[in-house]
Amino acid sequence: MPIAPRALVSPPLFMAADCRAIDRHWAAAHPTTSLMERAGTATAELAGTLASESGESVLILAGPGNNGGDALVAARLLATQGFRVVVVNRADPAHLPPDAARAWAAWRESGGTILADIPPSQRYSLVIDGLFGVGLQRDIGGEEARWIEAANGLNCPKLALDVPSGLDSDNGRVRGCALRADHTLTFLGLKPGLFTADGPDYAGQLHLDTLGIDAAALPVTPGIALTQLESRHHLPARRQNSHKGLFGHVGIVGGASGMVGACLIAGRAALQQGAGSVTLAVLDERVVVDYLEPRLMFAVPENLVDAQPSVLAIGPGLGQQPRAHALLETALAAPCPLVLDADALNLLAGDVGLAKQAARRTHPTLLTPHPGEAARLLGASSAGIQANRIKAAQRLSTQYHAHVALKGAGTIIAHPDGRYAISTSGGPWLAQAGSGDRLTGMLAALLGQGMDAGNALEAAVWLHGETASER
Ligand SMILES: NC(=O)C1=CN([C@@H]2O[C@H](COP(=O)(O)OP(=O)(O)OC[C@H]3O[C@@H](n4cnc5c(N)ncnc54)[C@H](OP(=O)(O)O)[C@@H]3O)[C@@H](O)[C@H]2O)[C@@H](O)CC1
Ligand SMILES: Nc1ncnc2c1ncn2[C@@H]1O[C@H](COP(=O)(O)OP(=O)(O)O)[C@@H](O)[C@H]1O
Ligand SMILES: [K+]
Repeated sequence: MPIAPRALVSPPLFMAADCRAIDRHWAAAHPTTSLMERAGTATAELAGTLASESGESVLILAGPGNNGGDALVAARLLATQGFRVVVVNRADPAHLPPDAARAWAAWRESGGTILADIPPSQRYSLVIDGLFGVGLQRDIGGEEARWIEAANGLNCPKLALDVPSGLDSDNGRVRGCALRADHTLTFLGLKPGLFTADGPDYAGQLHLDTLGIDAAALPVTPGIALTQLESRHHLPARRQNSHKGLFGHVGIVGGASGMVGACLIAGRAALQQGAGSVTLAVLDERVVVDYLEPRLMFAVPENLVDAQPSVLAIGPGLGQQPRAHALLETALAAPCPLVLDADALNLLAGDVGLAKQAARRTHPTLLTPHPGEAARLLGASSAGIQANRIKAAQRLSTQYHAHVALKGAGTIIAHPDGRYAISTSGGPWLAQAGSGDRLTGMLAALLGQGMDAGNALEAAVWLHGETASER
């Protein structure tokens, strides 16, 4: 029975290599039970609820591997239930993997036919995409690309099996072209590529079918989908007998001339998130009060570290002038959790000495780059970062011994111990100048209130997305 992934708490994520290992172990331990039969059964069940009631055929696109095998099992079962199905597959049956070959034979034995191309100008009640799953190896071209484009142009619901064909299940990158699904039924466990980069745009509504395998029997993987907050992301209840000193003194450095707003946004967000007190060290010294948020305090930037904040964030609107550089150098030595954002990251990218100093810190360091900043830090292009967001976040985390949030669609949170999370909250309405500054303030507030650095970064990213209103 399919499960809606959002109902699950922090479900694990499986890379293609994990899926292959699971498949091998299963086949060795259960030589007579086919997971493909289960996947096809789950597909037919969901397809029956999605097909429009027009009575038109279900178009099934099947590929040369086991994804195609799942589709062929579904074809057989749907036909048995009375659906008219059109199966398109141009694989050579002699070269199918064993389970898919059995599914092919069973479909043919049941009287099913297989077409080598999509029949022209026909209408369908549903498209089932079983071209490529986790075995996608390269960019799609040729006939399959043409079929995908044709399917994308059809005016009926589209159900992708395991992952939309053309979407790299490990990283959410479109390889050549990809099927734009309305629904994706993914098997065994969730795949990271469904949640980041182009994944959410192509996958549509996600359904998970575990194929009857107990979660405890699956390997432990380092990744999770952050679908809601867990208990570790919550601060303890405040005692009645408490005072502001217990909830952190947040210091925020930034706000050079013309960019003061960034610092104000971060400061206001920190107060909203419950920081005990917030001091802004604004480089533009003409600004000494925020009349809309008069709880904010202002300090001369060079004096802020001496005031011993319990957490420091540096970067929003900081600029990259020599004074900003010097302030960053001082901040890196601060004996407290340190959030590095925006221009602080750009300064690090341009100075090997500073980068080394950041990597040597003994107190927690947290980096919140967007893909452009990550690209500068890693000496890559933004496109290169976006092509494998998880790997990029993990490289930064390793390099800086830091907790890293690589922002953007499906923010990746990577931890120095190798774990990572992909946040499912938020959306494109967050894509606006100042949005990242708010995240920095929220994060600093959670750190100031004593939350562990890794948990605070996950919680801040999730809350940032969840509490921003959709326009
Ligand atoms: N436990 C499990 O894991 C379970 C897995 N199950 C299902 O199996 C799926 C994985 O099956 P899979 O490994 O056979 O890979 P699949 O996605 O069918 O593609 C491989 C084929 O495509 C080809 N090919 C690749 N890229 C190409 C391109 N760009 N353009 C053209 N061809 C390309 C590649 O050819 P090759 O690279 O070898 O030349 C090969 O022939 C998985 O997603 C799920 O649906 C379920 O049955 C339940 C249990
Ligand atoms: N398409 C998107 N989907 C989800 N979140 C997004 C998207 N685009 C941007 N965001 C979020 O908006 C924020 C933008 O931050 P950033 O790029 O640093 O902006 P700024 O520095 O101007 O405040 C980040 O938290 C990012 O994850
Ligand atoms: K597919």
